[in-house]
Amino acid sequence: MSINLFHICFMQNMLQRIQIQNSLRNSPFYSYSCFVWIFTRLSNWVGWVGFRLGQDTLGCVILNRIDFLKRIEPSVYRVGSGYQFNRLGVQCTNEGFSGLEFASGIPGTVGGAAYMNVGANGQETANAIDTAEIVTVDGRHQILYRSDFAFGYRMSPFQAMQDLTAIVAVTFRLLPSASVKERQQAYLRKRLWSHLVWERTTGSVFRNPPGMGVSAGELIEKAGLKGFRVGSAEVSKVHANFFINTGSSNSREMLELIGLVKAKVKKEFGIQLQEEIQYVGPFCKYSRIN
Ligand SMILES: NC(=O)C1=CN([C@@H]2O[C@H](COP(=O)(O)OP(=O)(O)OC[C@H]3O[C@@H](n4cnc5c(N)ncnc54)[C@H](OP(=O)(O)O)[C@@H]3O)[C@@H](O)[C@H]2O)C=CC1
Ligand SMILES: C=C(O[C@H]1[C@H](O)[C@@H](CO)O[C@H](OP(=O)(O)OP(=O)(O)OC[C@H]2O[C@@H](n3ccc(=O)[nH]c3=O)[C@H](O)[C@@H]2O)[C@@H]1NC(C)=O)C(=O)O
Repeated sequence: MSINLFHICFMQNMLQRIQIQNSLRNSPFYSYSCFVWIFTRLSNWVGWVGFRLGQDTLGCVILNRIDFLKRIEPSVYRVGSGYQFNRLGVQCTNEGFSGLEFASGIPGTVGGAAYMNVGANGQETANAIDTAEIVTVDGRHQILYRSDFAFGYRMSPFQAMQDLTAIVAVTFRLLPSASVKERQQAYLRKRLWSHLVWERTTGSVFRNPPGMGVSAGELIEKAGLKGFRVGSAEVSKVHANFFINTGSSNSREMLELIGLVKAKVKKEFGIQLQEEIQYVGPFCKYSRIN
């Protein structure tokens, strides 16, 4: 049984635990054309109702345990993709290096952060990346250089790669800074009161609409939806882009809430919100609610 950060159970079968090795040639998915889910903390996932991996679709879940950290030289860290992003942010900051101080308090893994190009407080994961090591669907290990790729807001080149199986490690190049600890503490304080860390939530449900100067949270609040509920799934009364499982919510309620919020914002402001969270389900890897 597994749950995401909404604390909604969505897989009813047992997960097969597979350690990622340098090559994935021997893993069951290699000989099939199927989906592969890198199973980390599911910080950004919502599953479709009743979806059973391996029964409703052919798939393979990999539990990412690549969690090493090596200091290549002062300020350069090579880190396994299963390493906790939050932990990395705190460690680098404590050692006096800037670039990932925004990561403290953010759930998820280094692989997830690179894949989503996670950011906060004006910083982005991409800006600290030097290289990323990936494994392709045919089992090749490749090193990609940051300078060869364009990243954008919550966008990474990994999202468009047809032959990507997984990011296995990322090397970060940071800068010395005397004030980094102070900044990190300030970000953490802000996060603690504004980001509902005590609630059952995945964080931002929607991306901010690009180039509009307005956040998804503001739009949802202006549409009068703070506190709006479907069953136990609720739009937070504190931050409207955070949806909360207030009790025993299931995926059906959460998905209905997401759909209703999108429709209301579209009707009120003509803006189509786009999810930041990812869906896992039988129809396609990243289904969308329109
Ligand atoms: N800014 C904030 O305050 C918050 C940020 N977040 C961020 O959301 C992200 C979700 O993290 P996490 O729980 O680790 O990830 P998830 O398990 O939620 O996966 C999110 C996406 O990242 C992909 N992914 C994860 N690991 C890898 C990997 N090793 N190689 C390739 N793709 C990968 C997944 O791909 P696939 O579907 O193929 O498995 C999926 O598309 C994190 O980066 C987290 O920091 C979350 C909450 C709040
Ligand atoms: C939490 C996430 O990342 C967060 C990240 O932590 C913060 C801090 O930098 O900035 C983004 O939120 P955000 O744009 O909502 O930032 P906030 O500072 O909370 O709000 C922006 C503006 O919207 C307003 N706002 C926010 C919520 C709300 O209900 N009503 C409202 O009016 C705020 O007053 C502020 O003027 C990221 N979200 C996205 C989708 O880009 C996440 O990705 O899961």
